[in-house]
Amino acid sequence: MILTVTLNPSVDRSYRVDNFQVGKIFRAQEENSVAGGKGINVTKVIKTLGEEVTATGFLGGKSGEFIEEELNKIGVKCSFIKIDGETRTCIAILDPVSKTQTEILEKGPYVSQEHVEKFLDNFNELSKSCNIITASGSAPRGVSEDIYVELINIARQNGAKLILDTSGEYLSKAVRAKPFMIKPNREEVEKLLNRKLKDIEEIKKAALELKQFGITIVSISLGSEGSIVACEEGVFRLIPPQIKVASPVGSGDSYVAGMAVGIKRGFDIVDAAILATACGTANAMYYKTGYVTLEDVEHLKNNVKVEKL
Ligand SMILES: Nc1ncnc2c1ncn2[C@@H]1O[C@H](COP(=O)(O)OP(=O)(O)O)[C@@H](O)[C@H]1O
Ligand SMILES: O=P(O)(O)OC[C@H]1O[C@](O)(COP(=O)(O)O)[C@@H](O)[C@@H]1O
Repeated sequence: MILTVTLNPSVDRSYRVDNFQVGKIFRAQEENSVAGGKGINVTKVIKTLGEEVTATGFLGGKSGEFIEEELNKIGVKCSFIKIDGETRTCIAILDPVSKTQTEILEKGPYVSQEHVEKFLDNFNELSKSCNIITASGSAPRGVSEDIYVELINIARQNGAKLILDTSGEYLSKAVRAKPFMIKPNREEVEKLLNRKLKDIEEIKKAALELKQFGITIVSISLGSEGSIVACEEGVFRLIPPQIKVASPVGSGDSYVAGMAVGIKRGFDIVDAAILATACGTANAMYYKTGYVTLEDVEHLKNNVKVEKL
């Protein structure tokens, strides 16, 4: 069983607006609301790939109920801590003409200390029976920036591998706690290391530098340019096939789901990264976030290129 952690789930609302501009009024050509937040997207893709998955984190209010119903519908086991506030909504405006994506992410509700402690106890129990754990995204108000450090330590004590996909202070604190794997994107690594990464050589150096913290797999994702993966076997570049992009929102989450499933199935890291790449690319072909089809993933997998750097 794989466990996914989403501390700050969201109802992801996307609008397709051709020729979107700041400061004007537009009518959406298409709108869509799905259960989202990074870890929920990971959960949906793991389920599509055919693995059993339990989802945990915090949920509250009507949005929380909507997310739990959507996950129940697809057969995900839910083990969320119910909070008093309302789960957030995040907005993405997708403009296929200018090929831009504008996102407005709410901070999320307030979570009391009592609920944080309940969550940690529950996480401790769940991580005893789940040997692969993904933890993704920001945390809502009231949750300490050290939360992922605590989760990494609990997972390690229980013999579970934790894959972390977060940013900012959460990531900067967590890298020192030696998670099993991290998957920042290029911008997130630039912030973390406080320098620009000009080319593939500099990204490779950054991945190796992060690996030095004691992280087994460092994967830096680069959107349509693929990803750089540093692991015990060496440093690899994964290049995805070219596709017609609808929306890459949630591609990072789909990539994490592919990695979690590959590792769960005992694949070597390069094969897990090929599956991850196919999932990230498959997600970008649709407007929905955290949505892939098995047919697309199978087809794309055969067209991912791998280079040893
Ligand atoms: N336009 C695209 N074309 C092909 N593959 C893509 C595209 N965008 C993302 N991907 C795939 O998804 C992965 C994760 O996407 P990325 O945008 O880097 O993550 P994040 O959403 O975390 O910023 C990439 O490494 C790549 O394999
Ligand atoms: O938890 P955060 O960091 O605020 O991010 C939340 C947002 O990230 C997303 O998961 C998209 O993430 P990616 O495009 O990085 O995969 C949205 O679905 C969600 O609304």
